[in-house]
Amino acid sequence: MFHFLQPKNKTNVLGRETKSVYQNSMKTSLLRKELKIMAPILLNVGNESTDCLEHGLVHVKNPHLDFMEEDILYHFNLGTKTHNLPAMFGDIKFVCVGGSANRMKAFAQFIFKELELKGDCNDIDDICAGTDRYSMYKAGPVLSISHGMGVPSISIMMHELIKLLHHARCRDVTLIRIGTSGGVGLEPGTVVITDTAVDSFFQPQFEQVVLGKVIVRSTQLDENLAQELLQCGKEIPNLPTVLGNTMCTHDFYEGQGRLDGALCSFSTEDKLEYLRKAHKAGVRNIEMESTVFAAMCRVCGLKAAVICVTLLDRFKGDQISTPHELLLEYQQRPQYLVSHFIKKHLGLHN
Ligand SMILES: O=P(O)(O)O[C@@H]1C[C@H](O)[C@@H](CO)O1
Ligand SMILES: O=c1cc[nH]c(=O)[nH]1
Repeated sequence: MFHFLQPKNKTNVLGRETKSVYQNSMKTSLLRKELKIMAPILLNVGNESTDCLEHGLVHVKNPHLDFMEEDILYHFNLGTKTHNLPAMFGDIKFVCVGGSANRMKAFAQFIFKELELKGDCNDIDDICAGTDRYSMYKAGPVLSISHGMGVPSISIMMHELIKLLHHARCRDVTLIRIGTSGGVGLEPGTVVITDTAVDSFFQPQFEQVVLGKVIVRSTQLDENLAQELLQCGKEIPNLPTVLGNTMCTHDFYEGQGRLDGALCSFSTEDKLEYLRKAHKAGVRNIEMESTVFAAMCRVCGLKAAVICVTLLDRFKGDQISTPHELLLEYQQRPQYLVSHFIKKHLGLHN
């Protein structure tokens, strides 16, 4: 099913040339050597098609699903036989995801008010109440879902979300991750719209181990959507917004070069050198989900964006010592931006 990709370069929104996944894999091995990090056992470059959606429908890329009588979305506590998914979710146009269940509930209530939907925002129930893995709230055409922390957690959620949108026969859906991050040379509170999601080697790719082989997928996001969101950020007063690359790591402490974890084998200068390299590669913030989120959306032809606020400047420290109230205010910034964007799309702006 997987063939080798023909390398093909592209230009991104900043006018920079982006390398093909194949070329990036080669670069990654060199960088791994430079950083004295073990190379992956095998690199297999997949060419899963990323064709545009037929009539805007959400396409899953799994032929086995067609032969299943029932699909149980176990971690959502939903299923094709137990729930009428088209009736429940068929009108969804925007899906916003973020790590914390409380944040995503607050966002659902906020967007409910912003869209002036009928009823009481406090009555929005958790659709996934039957499981405590993820929380899911619906406010009109907006779905708000928590994904927990890190790649494995968001990846499970994304499999079930994409299948849910497919079973519900949703059309023209936009997915946006609204999260928090560590800034790289930015004032805390800056909102970063991801240009390209990159891995710990600053490469725009996500590696997934499948049947003992490493599949490499591109993490390219929708350039027009990122530009549109940047414009929305500019239209909101006092919302510092920038476009930059987002580095996705598999750990908050050692993986992000922190000196304050339970384990640390590097010096302050090593950390700063790595951050300087990241900054030079266009990285403006660090978080833990963007690459797999971008890669899965891309393969399934879904429009996607990542918007994360920075909680601190990693050049200046590691501990998040910002007062709780200010952290809450920071977390709301991507929500304001997304609300502005959604309202614009629904023609609700005055
Ligand atoms: O969406 P959130 O704010 O949870 O994303 C970042 C990345 C990790 O999941 C987490 C670490 O604190 O925050
Ligand atoms: O430094 C940070 C802050 C939030 N989330 C991260 O992943 N890193």
